Amino acid sequence: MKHFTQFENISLAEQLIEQALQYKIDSRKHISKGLGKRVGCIFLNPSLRTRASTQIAALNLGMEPIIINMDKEGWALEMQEGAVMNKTTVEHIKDAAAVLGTYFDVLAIRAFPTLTNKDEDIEDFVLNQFKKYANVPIISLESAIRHPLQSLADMITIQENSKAIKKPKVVLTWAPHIKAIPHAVANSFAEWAVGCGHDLTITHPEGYDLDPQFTQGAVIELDQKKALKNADFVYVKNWSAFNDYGKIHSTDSSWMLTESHFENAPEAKVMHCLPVRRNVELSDEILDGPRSLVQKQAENRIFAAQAVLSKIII
Ligand SMILES: NCCC[C@H](NC(=O)CCC(=O)O)C(=O)O
Ligand SMILES: NC(=O)OP(=O)(O)O
Repeated sequence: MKHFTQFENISLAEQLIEQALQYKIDSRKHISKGLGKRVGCIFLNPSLRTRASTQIAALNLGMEPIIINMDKEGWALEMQEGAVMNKTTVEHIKDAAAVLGTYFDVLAIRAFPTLTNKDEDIEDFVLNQFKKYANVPIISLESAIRHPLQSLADMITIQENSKAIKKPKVVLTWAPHIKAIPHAVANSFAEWAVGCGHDLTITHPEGYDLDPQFTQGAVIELDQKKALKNADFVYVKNWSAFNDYGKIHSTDSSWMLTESHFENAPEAKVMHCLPVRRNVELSDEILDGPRSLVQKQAENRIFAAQAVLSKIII
């Protein structure tokens, strides 16, 4: 594995899950593995979990993490090839990426979508510019279209909480939000859940179809009540429209899960990547109740990142 930017195959996913679970038992077992290696964590957008968990993961392997909050501390980046840079942008991404590639053994990048330029977002333009010009392994810390470290942590959390269930029914449900939100978490979750062999149903209001490249192998059921029936895990996420790109078509609060939504799924556990808008996306009742796995998912972000870094620096 050179880069970690998406789901590759089930055998690699299983290896990473297994390694992460071993690190969860003994996080320092490979404390010397990364000695002398540096990972640069480049944030073009805000973060709490990804920033802290990636640093901790690197330190657990003896690596040195360096955080650069490019959006606040770096020069304004120009993304367009051939641009005449006589306005606000100061440094071209290809120069910045090449420089960072000489400073670090691994580069980890967070680059959200524009939600206005669909073509650029779909081709994961910013992440791929780093891949093209940095010439070192690249880890996605959430790109325009995927959030694979989150999904790996989610798969670990599902495995840990599946007990005797062989093929859990997993439901990805759209939830309301006040803002236009990226598709990355939902796309990646679908890609990994199907890739790992789970029985995935996706439910959302009309007009919220995700990019079909990520939903192959999933059942789409627009009736949330039907979708939730017999669910073992319910993953809650808002996303903006994909076809009518970046637009908000619904804020229907009946899509926000409360205890009454679980009439036909009494054992279901509820997941969310966080940060969550309480009582907009998900009720206090669920988040603070026994169904919630959100803190476990966040904790598993450390071991997911550690397994990935470990595999990349071998
Ligand atoms: N990294 C985890 C999620 C990041 C992003 N959330 C947000 O932008 C929340 C913004 C807000 O609630 O104002 C998303 O859902 O894709
Ligand atoms: N879930 C997640 O990626 O959280 P942050 O955006 O805080 O890193």
